[in-house]
Amino acid sequence: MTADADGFTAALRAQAQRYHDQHPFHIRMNAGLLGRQQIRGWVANRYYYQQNIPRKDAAILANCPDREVRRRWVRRILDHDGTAGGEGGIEAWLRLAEAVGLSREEVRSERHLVPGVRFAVDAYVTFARTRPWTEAVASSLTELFAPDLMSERLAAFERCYPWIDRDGLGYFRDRLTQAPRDAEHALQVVVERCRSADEQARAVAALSFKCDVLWSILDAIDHAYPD
Ligand SMILES: O=C(O)c1cc(C(=O)O)c2c(n1)C(=O)C(=O)c1cc(C(=O)O)[nH]c1-2
Repeated sequence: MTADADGFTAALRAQAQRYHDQHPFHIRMNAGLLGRQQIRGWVANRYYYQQNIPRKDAAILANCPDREVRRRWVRRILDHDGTAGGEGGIEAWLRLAEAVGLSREEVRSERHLVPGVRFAVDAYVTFARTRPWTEAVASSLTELFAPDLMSERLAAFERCYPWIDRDGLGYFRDRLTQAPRDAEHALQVVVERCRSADEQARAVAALSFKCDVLWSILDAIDHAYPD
């Protein structure tokens, strides 16, 4: 890696300071301080994010002219959608929903979905549809920061929320391996493709935008389910 690439990677990684692990709602979640309605509200609302991730990834595929990148990126869609009934991340999220006491039907109906979450998630999908594909790939790099939060969350759910059925936590376990693998690939693509100062600045801005998306989702959930 060139010195320039090192600096660029460092600038991308520095966005970790704006990641949603620092959001007050996540801090309270991982400290075991949330009530059942708050956990349920978070799970029901985050379903909208989970459901839209494959559409976001399909937008990246549609805009990407590089076969090698597409071959690798298409796996993300299959990770979330699965290839048959009962498989995939969205199914695993629905099992999480059941484990916290929600029915599949009420989650799928979007009856708990709050407007701010819808707007933030839709903004992420629109970003991937309308911006250059390398920027959309850069915006996925929040996943570089996700594994620590996921393992902390998994431990917190097991320790602090005994009313949640352990069998429903498979989604987080799967992401512990999927997220680092996906993020390393995305980082490699972004570092290879974004060479000029302008391209690199746009990539960092894309990642910053994504931090705002994730933060806004939690702001909206926090507001809808107060202590
Ligand atoms: O629960 C989380 O904190 C969290 C964060 C993120 C992220 O950082 O974008 C993702 C996920 N989960 C996740 O489950 C997931 O599938 C995912 C896909 C992406 C993406 O941008 O492509 N981010 C994330």
